[in-house]
Amino acid sequence: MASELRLDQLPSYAKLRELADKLRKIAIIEFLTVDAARACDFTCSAAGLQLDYSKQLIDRNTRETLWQLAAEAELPARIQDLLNGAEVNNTERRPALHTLLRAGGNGALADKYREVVATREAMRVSAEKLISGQHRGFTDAAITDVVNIGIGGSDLGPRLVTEALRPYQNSIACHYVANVDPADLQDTLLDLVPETTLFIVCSKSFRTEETLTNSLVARDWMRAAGASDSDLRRHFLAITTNLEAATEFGIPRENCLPMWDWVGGRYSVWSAIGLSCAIAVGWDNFQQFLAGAGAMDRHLAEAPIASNMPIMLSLLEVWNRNLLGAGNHAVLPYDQSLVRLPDFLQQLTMESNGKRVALDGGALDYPTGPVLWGSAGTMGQHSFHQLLHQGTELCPADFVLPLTTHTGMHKQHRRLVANCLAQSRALLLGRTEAMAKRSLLSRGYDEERATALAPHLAMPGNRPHNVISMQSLTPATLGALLALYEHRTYCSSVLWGVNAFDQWGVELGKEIGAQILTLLEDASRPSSMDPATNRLISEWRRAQAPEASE
Ligand SMILES: O=P(O)(O)OC[C@H]1O[C@](O)(CO)[C@@H](O)[C@@H]1O
Repeated sequence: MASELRLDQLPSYAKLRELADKLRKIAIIEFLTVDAARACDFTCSAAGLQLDYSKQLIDRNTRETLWQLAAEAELPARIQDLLNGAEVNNTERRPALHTLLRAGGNGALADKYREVVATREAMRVSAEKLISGQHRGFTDAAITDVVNIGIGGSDLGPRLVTEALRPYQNSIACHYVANVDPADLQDTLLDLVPETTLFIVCSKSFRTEETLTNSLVARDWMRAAGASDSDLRRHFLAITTNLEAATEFGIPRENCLPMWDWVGGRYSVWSAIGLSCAIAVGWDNFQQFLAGAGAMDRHLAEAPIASNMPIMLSLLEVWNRNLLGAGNHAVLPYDQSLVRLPDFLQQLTMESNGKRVALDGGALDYPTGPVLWGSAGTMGQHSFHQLLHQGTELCPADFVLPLTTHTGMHKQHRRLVANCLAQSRALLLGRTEAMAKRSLLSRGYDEERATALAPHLAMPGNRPHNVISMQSLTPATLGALLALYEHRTYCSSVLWGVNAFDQWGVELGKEIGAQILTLLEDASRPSSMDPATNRLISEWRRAQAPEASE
């Protein structure tokens, strides 16, 4: 591991700085006009996906320099480290082997791979028992509903995949509960029947407050419906590395599927954490999902830097972040079934690369992972696109566009595609004040009013973005898409010199939360927090009805 890497000390970085100063004054449309081959050349394809980065603020020289930067950072060697099980998570002294979960055999990692294959088989059996109706509840009724209780990586990936693959959905309905707010579980249980409901407690650590709290309430709900302790085994499965805690909770070992410390939570949808997806869409489709990701892994490992899609996406991320100063990045899927993609990518990218020290612990004096946000088109167009087009914040974006629809409503789908391409073109071109004025005059405005309004209608354009397209959203292309973003995240972490696989920043809040809970549970305890927290604790205490403080 090159733990001493600093992005701004790589030889090409100084040249990129000069290029950024120069390119800021140029319109991207000029590149596309002057360079007839750009629209085709600034693309790459892999695993059923196409990346079009022709509308980024880079020219050919900059692209060469970015490739050079990747070579100087020894990105191909660092990618091999990841794939070969090197200790890329240096603070926790672990490899990060999510790629093994969707791989064929791998010599050096044979022991681990055997466990992966055995777990896949256990998942298949479990999913097929449920789908075929063989898995029965305590009254001998077949299970009809599965509730995944988990949070973060134990929720966002499975939830996204199940929702995105709804066209492949079979008869079992999968639901997701994450929040410790009792309303989340309560709302979900409202429509469910205990006798036909199965809970999957999904927690790598089996220590997460939200998941354990919700699981205890779910267990009480089952008991209240008449399930005895031994009946509960028909209604609870666990996915965890912590088998002891799961059995202590009352889930017997034979109902537990393993996880491993070498898979990070946000990279775990490919493991047994994805069991609810396999149940929702069936084993064959889940395998296709793994295969799509596996194809992207092979592309990452084998494609040269110049045509490597995850590397290119990462170089563009670093270019926009560090050289053009963009502090955020929007993801805009033009497909309703990908509505959860931004949520998933927020954890993936911000928990991975929201870091301020290098692998060696030294402080970094350049920015790292940007804020990621977004929503499905066309909803965002009627909300935040105003800022994308005319705001003062530079906000690079990825449009994600399946070219066909599963709905069978092709005529309406055309409108969605037209909107996506129109937004991309509007971000590229913008509109000058003179154009805005001409348009106003042609619409009957008088000279004075048109002059006054024109600056409000003018749009700078030149907003850099990618378009990631695919023939259709299938289990395989979805797998490839998620793997693409995983690899972009890793490549960017290498360039920034940070550890993408730890998340120490989430711990302090958990510790303080436990301390504050003791103060909320016992009103007689004096609160010795800071004055602002003390005041809010007092306010909360005053707001409670007498029975709530029991
Ligand atoms: O699967 P677990 O151990 O319950 O953790 C859930 C989530 O909590 C985190 O540890 C953050 O608090 C995430 O990294 C993880 O995905």
